[in-house]
Amino acid sequence: RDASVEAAPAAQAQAASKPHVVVLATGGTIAGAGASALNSASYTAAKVPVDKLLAGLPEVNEIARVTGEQTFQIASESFTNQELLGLGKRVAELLKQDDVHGIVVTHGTDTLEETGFFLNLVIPSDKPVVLVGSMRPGTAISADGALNLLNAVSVAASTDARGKGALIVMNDEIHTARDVAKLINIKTGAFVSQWGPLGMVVEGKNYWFRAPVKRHTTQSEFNIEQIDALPAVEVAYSYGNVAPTVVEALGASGVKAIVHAGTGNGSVPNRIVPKLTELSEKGTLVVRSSRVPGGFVLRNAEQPDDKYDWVVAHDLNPQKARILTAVALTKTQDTKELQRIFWEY
Ligand SMILES: NC(=O)CC[C@H](N)C(=O)O
Repeated sequence: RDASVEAAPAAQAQAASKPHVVVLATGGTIAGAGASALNSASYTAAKVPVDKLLAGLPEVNEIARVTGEQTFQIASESFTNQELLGLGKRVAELLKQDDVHGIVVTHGTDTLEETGFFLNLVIPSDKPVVLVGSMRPGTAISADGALNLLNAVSVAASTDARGKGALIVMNDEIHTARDVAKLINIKTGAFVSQWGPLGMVVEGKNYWFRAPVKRHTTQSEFNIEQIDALPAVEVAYSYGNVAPTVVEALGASGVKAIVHAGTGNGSVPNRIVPKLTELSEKGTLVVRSSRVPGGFVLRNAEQPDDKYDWVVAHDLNPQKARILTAVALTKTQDTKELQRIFWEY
């Protein structure tokens, strides 16, 4: 954190009685800048500091007392486990403070769903944690970041967003970070939850339609305060004519788990099956997921998971399965337990 900023004095006085929302800025397009107003897709991400972002959006002070911290300034594809852990610990620390009502994390959209799911699993608080990004930089015509950020602050400042786990607010929709994925690039309606959004935020009011049923935050057995490192978990993607090279190299690198991004129902090509069974016999966990963005992977359908001692990723996409695998491995190596965790979270 290299900056801690507050709103201008007049706005501060106005906001003093309002809920305190901390904006942790990590970079991405919401902090991006392009050469001209016509550059909606060609620009540099992670440029604008949090104090400028907030100063450009004085309307947030009508909703909350907003303070900002520059946690990182990076494009989200470059997030590592180190950033995940650092961000998670800071969120947990802030939420322990009585004067903090909720957190907004501004983030690049590329791995927003991974960070959001991670926070959903490990933050031991029922206070709102809202992640937000944008698809166009603030310098572009019809930039989407300002309204997304305003909506995110509004959700984080609300009381009815409590107890719903980490949320992702984009394009007027409120999603559970568990379900949502970036399924579309370029377009502003980039984020889709296959089971539907939880609700919408319109003019500072939340309209809820459903609530998450999977375990999260305060009902989670995982707590960021007890996690100081995440094990190496990698994803191997399959397709027609896939060579075993990647799986072999991952095995040789000593990863603790491989998430297989299979075709269709999580099917595994016949050239890959013997490589994966060999690795799982030697103690590398295999998690069977699918590259198909909808539906889910059934246990013992397509492959005999019981026989191979593999785990299925349920409806989690490969990148989210990586997050849950890494978090779960901090607690157990037992494949029955790991499968239970995949059903419950
Ligand atoms: N729309 C975005 O935020 C993408 C920018 C960048 N690739 C990132 O994820 O940070």
